[in-house]
Order: sequence, then C-alpha cells, then structure tokens
Amino acid sequence: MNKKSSRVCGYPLSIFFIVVNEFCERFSYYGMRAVLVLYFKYFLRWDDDLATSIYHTFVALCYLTPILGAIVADSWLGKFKTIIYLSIVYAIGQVAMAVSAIHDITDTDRDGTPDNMTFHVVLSMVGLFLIALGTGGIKPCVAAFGGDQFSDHQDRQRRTFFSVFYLCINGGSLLSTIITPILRAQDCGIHSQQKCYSLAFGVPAALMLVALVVFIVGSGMYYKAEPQGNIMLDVCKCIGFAIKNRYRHRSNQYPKRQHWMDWAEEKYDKLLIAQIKMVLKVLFLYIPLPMFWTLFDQKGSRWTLQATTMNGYFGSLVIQPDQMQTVNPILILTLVPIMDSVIYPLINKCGLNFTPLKRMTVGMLLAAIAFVCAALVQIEIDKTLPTFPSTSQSQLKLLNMGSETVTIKMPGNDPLNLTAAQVSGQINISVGHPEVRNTISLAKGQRQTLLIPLTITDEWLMTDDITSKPQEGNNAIRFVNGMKTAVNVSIPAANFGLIEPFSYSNYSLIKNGKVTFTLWSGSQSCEYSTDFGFGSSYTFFIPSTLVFGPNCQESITAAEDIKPNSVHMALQIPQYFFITAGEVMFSVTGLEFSYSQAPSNMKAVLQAGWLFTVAIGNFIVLIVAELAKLPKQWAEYVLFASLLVAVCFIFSIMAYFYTYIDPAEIEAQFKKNVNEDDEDNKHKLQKTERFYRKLFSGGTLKQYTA
Ligand SMILES: CC(C)C[C@H](N)C(=O)N1CCC[C@H]1C(=O)O
Repeated sequence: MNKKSSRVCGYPLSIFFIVVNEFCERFSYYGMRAVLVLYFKYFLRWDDDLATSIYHTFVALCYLTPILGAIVADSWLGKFKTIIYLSIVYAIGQVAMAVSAIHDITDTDRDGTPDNMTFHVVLSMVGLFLIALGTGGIKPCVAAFGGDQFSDHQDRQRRTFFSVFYLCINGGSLLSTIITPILRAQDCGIHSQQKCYSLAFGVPAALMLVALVVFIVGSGMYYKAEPQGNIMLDVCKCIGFAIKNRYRHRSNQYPKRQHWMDWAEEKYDKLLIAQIKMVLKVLFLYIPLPMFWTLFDQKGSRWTLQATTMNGYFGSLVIQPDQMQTVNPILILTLVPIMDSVIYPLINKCGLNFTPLKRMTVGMLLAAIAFVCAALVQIEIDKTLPTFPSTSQSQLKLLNMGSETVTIKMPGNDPLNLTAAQVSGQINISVGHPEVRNTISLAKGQRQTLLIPLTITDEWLMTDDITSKPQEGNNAIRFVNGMKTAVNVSIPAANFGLIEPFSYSNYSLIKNGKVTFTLWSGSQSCEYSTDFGFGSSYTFFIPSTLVFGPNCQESITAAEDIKPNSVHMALQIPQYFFITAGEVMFSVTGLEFSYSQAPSNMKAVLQAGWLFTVAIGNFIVLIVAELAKLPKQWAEYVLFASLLVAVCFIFSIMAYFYTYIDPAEIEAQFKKNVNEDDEDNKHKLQKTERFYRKLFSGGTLKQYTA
C-alpha cells in the first residue's frame, strides 16, 4: 500500500485514528489500575501485602508482554492484525473485570457481600491476565504502526507524531485517574447498594471497545507493512550460528572479522546480518536505561508516602497525597508542547546539535536533580516530625481528669502543677533509672498517658499512645471519658463506641477537614466540631463537668499528641517538574529513537526492547527498596540520584560512540544489489559492504539535526 494516502497539513490522516486509539486505550489501562488495589482490598477482602504483590506483578507483566506482541507482529500477523486481535483480548479482559466486580452475581443471601468469592477472584485474575496480554502486546505495535505511516523523508513529522502520541497517553491517563475513583465511590447494586467497582471497571472496558472501533474505522487509510516471515526465529538462528561458527574458528590461523556477527556470513543473508547488528547496537545502548525508570516509578511509592507527611491545603482546595501523582501527566501536557515549539528550536538556533542521545542524557540528569529536590524536601519534613522515644526511653503525658489542681513530683523532673482537665506536654523519663518508683510502669520505646482520676486515691490509668505518624495523611483520634457515666461518641465515618466512665476509646483514623462529633449519654447529646489537617493525633478529654446541651464546644479539651503536617505539599512541585521535564527529554525521545534506528522488519521488537527497560526499572525499585534500608529517607533519595548520575555518565560515553543510522537507506542499498545482474551485483555488493563496514566502525552515516 502506498504511504502517500490522504494527508492533512503534511501528516497522514491515518495517524488521527492511531492517536485517538492510544488515548482511549491509556484511559482504559490507567483508569482500571487506579482502583485496582482498592478492589483487591475492599471487594476481594485481601490483606495489604497480597493486594500490593498482585498489583505489582500485574504492572510488571504489562511491561513484559510487549515482547510477545512484538514477535507476533513482526514475524507473523503484522502490526495491524496484532493490534486488532490483542485489543479484542484486552476488551474481553476489561469486561471480565467489570463482571467480576458485580457483587449481586453471587450474593444469594442479599447481605451486600459476595457469597462465592472464588468466582470473583478467578474471574478477576483471568481478566487481569488478558488485560496484561492485551495492553502489553499492543503497546509496541501501536507506536511502531504510527511511525510506519510516515515516509522516510518525514523525520520531522514523525517526531511530532511521537510527541502527540505521548500527549495522548498522558491525557487519557489523567482523565481516567480522576474519573474512575469517582465512579468507584458511587453506590450501586440490584439487591443491595455497594461501592460501584463494576462501573469503575465498566467505563474503562467501554473505552477499550471505543479504542478498537476507532482503530478499525481507520482501517482503509493505514499503510500496513507486511511481516517478512518468522523474523525472530531467523534472528535467533543467525545469532546462534555466528556464535557457533566463531567458536569453531577460534584458533589464530583464521583471520579476525570486523564484527562477531560477520561469522554468520557463510550461511545467512548479509541484509539480515546487517539488520541484527542495527538492533544489537541499540539494545546494547539500552542497558543503562532502566535506572531512569527506577527513579521515575518512585513517584507512586516513595514520593506518595512523602506527601502523606505533608500539608495538602491549597487554599480551599484539598489535595490528597496520592492525587499529587497527577501532577506528572498535567506537566507532560504542558511541557511537551513547550519543549517542541520553544526549547528545542531555541537550542537549535544557538547552533547546538541536540541529538536524541544528548536529550536522553539530559533527561537522566534532570531526573537525578528531581531526587536531590526530594531529599531537600525530606530534610525539611524531618525537622517537623515528632521525636518518638528511643528503645531505652519512655515518654509520658499526664492528664488530670479531676476538678482540682494536682502537683506531681517525678524523679529527675521539677514538680508539675496540673489544673483540672489539663494535659501536660511530653516528659522524657529514662526507664530503669533507680529513682523511678514502681508505682507506674513505663514501657520502653513507648509514649504513654497517665490518667489521674477524679479521686486521687483511685486507680491510676495508663494508656498506650501512638508512636508513629498516622498512615496516608489521616488523623488518629481518641476520646478519654472523665464523666461518671458512659458516653457514646460518633461521627458519620466512624463510631468510637461506648466509652465507660474514667476510660478511653481506641484510636480511629479520620480524614482531613471539618468533623462534627456527636456525644451521647443516655438520651442526652451534644455536638463538638473541629478542623483536622493531615497526619495529626489528638486525645479529646470529656470532663466530669460536661453539661449536655446543643453543643459542648467549650467543655472538651483537645490534647495534641502529634502535630499536623506543616511542610506544604507544594514543595513537591519542583521535584515533579524536574522528573517530568526529564521524562519528556528521555521517554518521548527514546520512543522516537527506538523507531528510527530499527530495521523495517523489527520496528515493534525495538519498541518492546524500549518498554522492557520500563519493566526492569520497576523490578530494580523492588530490589533496591528491600536492600538499601538506609536509616534516613533523604539519604536514600541522594543514593538514587548518585546512582543515576553514575549510570548517566556511562550512558553518555556509550552514546558518544554511537553512530546514527538510516535503516531504510542501508536496507535499500542491500536490496538494490540483489536485483542487479551478477557481475554488477558483485561489484555493488562490495561497495555496500564497504559502506556498511564504515558504519559499524564509527563512520557517520546519518547526520542528525534536531
Ligand atoms: C505515570 C503517568 C500516568 C504516565 C507516564 N507519564 C507515561 O507516559 N509513561 C510511564 C511509562 C511509559 C509511559 C506510558 O506509556 O504509559
């Protein structure tokens, strides 16, 4: 088929269908992924560890299956058919997920919970497997198929296409990560109303069907390169033969060959050998690249955890810690056009030849700078964190539940006067110190509160207090009842239960924002409202003197056990900016580079090689997080930044020796010679070989201009 099909502004019309397909597919993938862990935890009722492991296994699988899709496309079905077939598999997987999340299917007793959990687990696992096969399988094909739509001389347009392609990835993911959590939060069901996971998976399934339909609609306009036989098998056999032949001729009596693949010349086509050399050259260059993704992927883990220790109030807007991750796609949508239309042309105007490999090197350095920023933010956060007792220390707080002032004398501390309903600050006491009388027992490494009763001679009560920041930016809240009657405390999201006289409740986790507590004692009630930030802990004391009425705002004492997060989440923006600017330079360029440097019959395979670096990067995060247990988080960030700088240095040396090629030109030379008559052919073949050898010994073949 002719590549010169309908064009708009010099761009093939067919790419419109490809980018819309990518937008819908990424919406489908990232939308489903956004609610997956919650589905495992709250619908399938798995514990955190199992949910996290299955989630990461799924993500890793999604970046491993591209190899399979690429082999099928380049060797057998061609990219077009592979995309169609695997998209169908993908859509079936998404539908299976949506069906698996309908609780009514097995809820025979109609209590709102599935009665046959095995059915839901099996169906969702089958669904996830099909999705991983589909999303991974089509990913290298769609990018390469888009690249195929351009003629050889359209380098500039093809580069723009890869930028727009990246914009679609991030536009789709941004929209879906906002929408699917909202869908999940809705209530739905036939017999009973439950959180609507089926809708949260159903909409991504619908979008995948839209992606498929859009792709099929464009069918008549595509340029469809035919696969050239089982190329991957030929490649493996050719490499195997070259290695064997080299080994057979290892003695010095045989003249050396310029490249070890030249040992396959006795049996294999010179064109195939040339193509394998092109692929190996690029794959070799990819070896250091996973380190970039190792840093990049920590946005979703370490950086989100960092955000949980920060303050997310942006005026009236409240940003939850995990929502900070959307800064990445938002910045992609702004930085890609800026880079393409301002920064790169400006660099070009300054006479600098900003080649793809130079861009990727700068991208890596920017990612390292992002981690230095993360370390600086961490140092600021650490300054505001409470000091918890060491393993040889205890911290004690005193709460006077009585109505009269008491004076407490502690060994090694000045006498302390506590008025009625007053809570002291933390007092550090060395446990095991001979002066400490055994009237109260202090636990090592613990924070405790001593509740001094109404009548001082009554039994004194010790509570165990929280010794770490509450998870996920929540606030840990508890109540101490100083009244002579039991009190029930509740809020819409939690019930503290009935608190007996002179007793206390367990901690409950509460989200940020204004909360109104309702206190009940018999038929009497009153309300108490307060505002919570992120990551604080409070003990609320209900005094014996409390009078129930419309509100009990003035009577309740709040003791701050842990201060709310004070370092603002906006401080994470510089690190997000640098990692995203790095991503634009590294990833958008890498995508185009992988296409332009691949031989025509292995375009999808090199795209899969590129995606494989993402998968390896993910694995390194898991390994390094386990091994490098540094005591300080900021030190771990600095370690990662240094590792990336070291890797970047190695990569820049490798890049320096890389010669850009024009695979189409090389292939054309080889093919042309095959068609000439014998004598001429021999002469031309020698000429091509000289030309080709020059390429692999470092001669510049393709003058790259940004
Ligand atoms: C994590 C973001 C939602 C998406 C990210 N900016 C991105 O575009 N990618 C991360 C891995 C490669 C690429 C993708 O294809 O999704």
